[in-house]
Amino acid sequence: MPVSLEGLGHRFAGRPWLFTGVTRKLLPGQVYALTGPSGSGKSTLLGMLAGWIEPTAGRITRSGIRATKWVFQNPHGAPGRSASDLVAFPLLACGAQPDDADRAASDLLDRFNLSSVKTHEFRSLSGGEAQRLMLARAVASAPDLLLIDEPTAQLDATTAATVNSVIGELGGDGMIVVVATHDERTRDACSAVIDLALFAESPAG
Ligand SMILES: Nc1ncnc2c1ncn2[C@@H]1O[C@H](COP(=O)(O)OP(=O)(O)OP(=O)(O)O)[C@@H](O)[C@H]1O
Repeated sequence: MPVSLEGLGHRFAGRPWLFTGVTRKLLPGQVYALTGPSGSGKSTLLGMLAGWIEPTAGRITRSGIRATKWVFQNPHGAPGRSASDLVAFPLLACGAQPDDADRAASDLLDRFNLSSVKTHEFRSLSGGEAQRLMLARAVASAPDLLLIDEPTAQLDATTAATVNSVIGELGGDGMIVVVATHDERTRDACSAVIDLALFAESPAG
């Protein structure tokens, strides 16, 4: 079920090439750090992986990808809902019985180091807790492809470390995970790197 990037390049109308010649196979169970300077096209490439943006050059093949989830840099959720509810919802939406959904949500919250805040309202969570909850919720819906955009951008170094430690373990779920990041520690937590700085030159001609 690989996602295949073949000679991928992109430029917005009237703008220079952001990147060219990105060729890579993305494999289930791997967590890819997508790095590069600000403006190098990390969010744009995430948008292509999600199928929202057509590449100007090359192509993406997404064989076997039925469900894609995107975790944004600003955690969002119904402020008065508990952490447990927010993780159980996607499970219920997939048809789980309420007891099963609660049990699975509880297990996921344990795994994402959120045991102590299961009953807490979303609005009362710290930044790191809220971001880990977004990751737990995304995993609950069992996507084939998980896209994460700058997960530690809003966090101090200590809090970011708690998020990086769970990101490093996402590969165990058999998803393809791609994490756009400026944070070296997030990059180091991933199992592979795609550095757009290496693909910044314009194509010949
Ligand atoms: N729809 C668009 N039309 C024109 N230009 C765009 C569009 N979307 C993004 N850009 C430009 O493309 C460049 C790459 O943007 P992108 O957000 O992909 O970079 P990035 O590497 O994610 O940046 P950052 O690290 O700052 O978030 C930027 O110069 C941006 O202004």
